[in-house]
Amino acid sequence: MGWRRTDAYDDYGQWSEDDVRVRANRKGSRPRTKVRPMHEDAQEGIVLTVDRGRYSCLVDAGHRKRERTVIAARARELGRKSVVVGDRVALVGDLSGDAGTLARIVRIEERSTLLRRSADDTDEVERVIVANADQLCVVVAAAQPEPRPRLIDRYLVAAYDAGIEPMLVITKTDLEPATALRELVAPLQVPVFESSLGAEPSNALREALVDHRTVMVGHSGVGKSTLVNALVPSAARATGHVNVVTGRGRHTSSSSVAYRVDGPGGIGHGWIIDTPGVRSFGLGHVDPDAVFRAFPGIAEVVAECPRGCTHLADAPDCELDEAISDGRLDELGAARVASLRRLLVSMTGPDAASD
Ligand SMILES: Nc1nc2c(ncn2[C@@H]2O[C@H](COP(=O)(O)OP(=O)(O)OP(=O)(O)O)[C@@H](O)[C@H]2O)c(=O)[nH]1
Ligand SMILES: [Zn+2]
Repeated sequence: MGWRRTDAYDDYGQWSEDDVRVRANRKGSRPRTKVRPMHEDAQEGIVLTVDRGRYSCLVDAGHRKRERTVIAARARELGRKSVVVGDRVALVGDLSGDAGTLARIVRIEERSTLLRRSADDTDEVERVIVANADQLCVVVAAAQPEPRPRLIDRYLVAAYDAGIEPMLVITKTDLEPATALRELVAPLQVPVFESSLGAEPSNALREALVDHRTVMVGHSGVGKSTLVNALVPSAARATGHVNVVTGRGRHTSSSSVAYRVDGPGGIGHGWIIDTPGVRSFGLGHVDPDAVFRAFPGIAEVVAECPRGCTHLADAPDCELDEAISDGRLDELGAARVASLRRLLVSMTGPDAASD
């Protein structure tokens, strides 16, 4: 799994016609052959679900009365470009959203980030899973199943690599205290939230989701579906390892879905994107340098490193060691370097790709 940030993003609820037009004509380029219709009457939509060639798209997002979901198919002119959950698309055709109607997706707008997955660390072929997300929420159980620190590390590395903010939700704290997991991420200052069966999601967690597009990831059985259902009661994600037979109106367990999530007291909202498919992933494309550079204070230090420095514990003349001994990095900074080094080693370790 990996991310790429491509440019600044817009909030899902704040796209204007202007924005779409500016982006579409940004380069002023025209197809050389055959004049393609520019679809200036196209309306923007946000892809919420993808299911066997049908895309449900939110149109007039944020409009109290006009907001609706439109089912669309890809227009032939998209070629082989894949449309994924979170994509901002241009839609033409029947946009009423009435039953039985089908719109067409004629354009994919520029993406601010991309969540991709490769089969393992050496796999070059990556599949795009989610577009335009800006937070990664790692869901991990305090117990049952036992936490897998290396898997958490891998998720964090993927987030830091792309400069996307990670956060941690520790579930099942009714079974086991969250202490050990909190200690694991403390030096990195990853925001941590707790969740337990039957309890309402905390206001702090809801607050952290407001105005963000957050991808939820976690190993099977940690309680991710339970958490998504608690945050978004209408989501009705299947829980308890049920092997859901795909019925009408039901999403397969392998498709990602975006849900609007309310802020505390119903004030404000954000989006969470549940990604049941993201369980094992490769990090073949990750740049260790980018991971260190994600932290202010550490970024300045690694800039002074010899060319090609891996910044790991065995790297000769790594400036990080200098900075720890001469005090440029304080205790927290030193602990953070140790954590990042652990993360990066864990990423390339012998059973790294098997988590
Ligand atoms: N004790 C306790 N059990 C929980 C909690 N959250 C979830 N569970 C249980 O853990 C099991 C797995 O929960 P799910 O929500 O299905 O987990 P998941 O991560 O979505 O797993 P998959 O469905 O395999 O993707 C279910 O039996 C839940 O009832 C919790 O906070 N405490
Ligand atoms: Zn270095």
